[in-house]
Amino acid sequence: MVPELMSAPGHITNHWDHLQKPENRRFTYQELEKFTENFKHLIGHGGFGHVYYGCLEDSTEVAVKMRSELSSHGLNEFLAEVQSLTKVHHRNLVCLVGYCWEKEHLALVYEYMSRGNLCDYLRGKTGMGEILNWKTRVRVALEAAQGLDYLHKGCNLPIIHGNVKTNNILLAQNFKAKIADFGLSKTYHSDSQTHISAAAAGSMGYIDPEYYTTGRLTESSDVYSFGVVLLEITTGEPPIIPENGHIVQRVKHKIVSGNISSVADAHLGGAYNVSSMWKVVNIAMMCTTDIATQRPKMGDVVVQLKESLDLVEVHGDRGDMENLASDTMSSMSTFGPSAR
Ligand SMILES: Nc1ncnc2c1ncn2[C@@H]1O[C@H](COP(=O)(O)OP(=O)(O)OP(=O)(O)O)[C@@H](O)[C@H]1O
Repeated sequence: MVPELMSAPGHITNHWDHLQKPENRRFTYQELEKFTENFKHLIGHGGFGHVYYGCLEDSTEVAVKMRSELSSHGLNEFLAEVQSLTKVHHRNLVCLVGYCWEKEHLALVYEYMSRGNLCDYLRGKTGMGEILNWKTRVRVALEAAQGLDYLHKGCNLPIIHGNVKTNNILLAQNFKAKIADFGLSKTYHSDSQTHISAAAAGSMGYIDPEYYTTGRLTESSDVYSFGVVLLEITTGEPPIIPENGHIVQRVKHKIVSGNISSVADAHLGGAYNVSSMWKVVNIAMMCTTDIATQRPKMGDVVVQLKESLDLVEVHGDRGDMENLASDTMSSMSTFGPSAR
């Protein structure tokens, strides 16, 4: 027996009706066992539970997220994720292939993103020693921003992700980026609604300070978290380093010198376009400003990131010496509110 199922509120019936649509493939537990070879290959684990590799009969590779008994995610969140992913289709959002709801077994079946999550790449945890170059980082940021912009503006009613972080940006074989994990996502109930009240959600280091204190979740809460992601992409560092504080404060402190090389991830070996990087830092700072109403919309972020990518495409990722020569000058011309 699934306790949440028995105590589920009435509106669950509506979710369930929705799930009956033919495009949402419902798998039996036995089918999951078969195409994961009895849950042989573990590829990750998160708040929902373990994630396993699987391969369907038609050779489609999938990731199967099995709900753990220890998970705090109840049936409601499970259905919210299924419903969100069913409604939204975008090239930069991870696609839901199907789900399993059989007795106590709850599982979500996604398209498989073979390169895993962005966080592991930035922290050098892929086991292959691969470093993402600056151009790829900006492209990944742009694609993730496009996915979020679509959630905020491309659907009938805006969807707030609520848990934007580098772990939730997944990479395909060609490094195409997609936003994942809609477990906490929230949908507005009407056009006039401006925020959603929710208990503190999200992950340490990514939570919008305004949301943290007011409990009001808005699109700008996602914008804040995305700003933190941009700073991680630039520095390669985690959002919080004990004793060194939050990434926003660390970067603010460093850019006072007007020298981008003190911010840039050392793994890039100095190979980056200075103006492009300043642009990304500039966007990140605007996204992470404390006052939510002063943050840009995801649409603005997309435009700025396109410009940053153009700079790399036109001028290339330059090496150390050239960067050192133009560093301070570029910072003067691109950083600051007037750069928008
Ligand atoms: N579709 C997928 N394709 C490939 N790997 C995946 C896929 N979905 C998840 N993973 C891997 O499994 C890991 C765990 O994912 P999951 O979404 O369960 O947790 P999380 O987002 O890391 O953490 P939390 O649930 O606590 O927010 C991911 O970081 C990723 O490496």
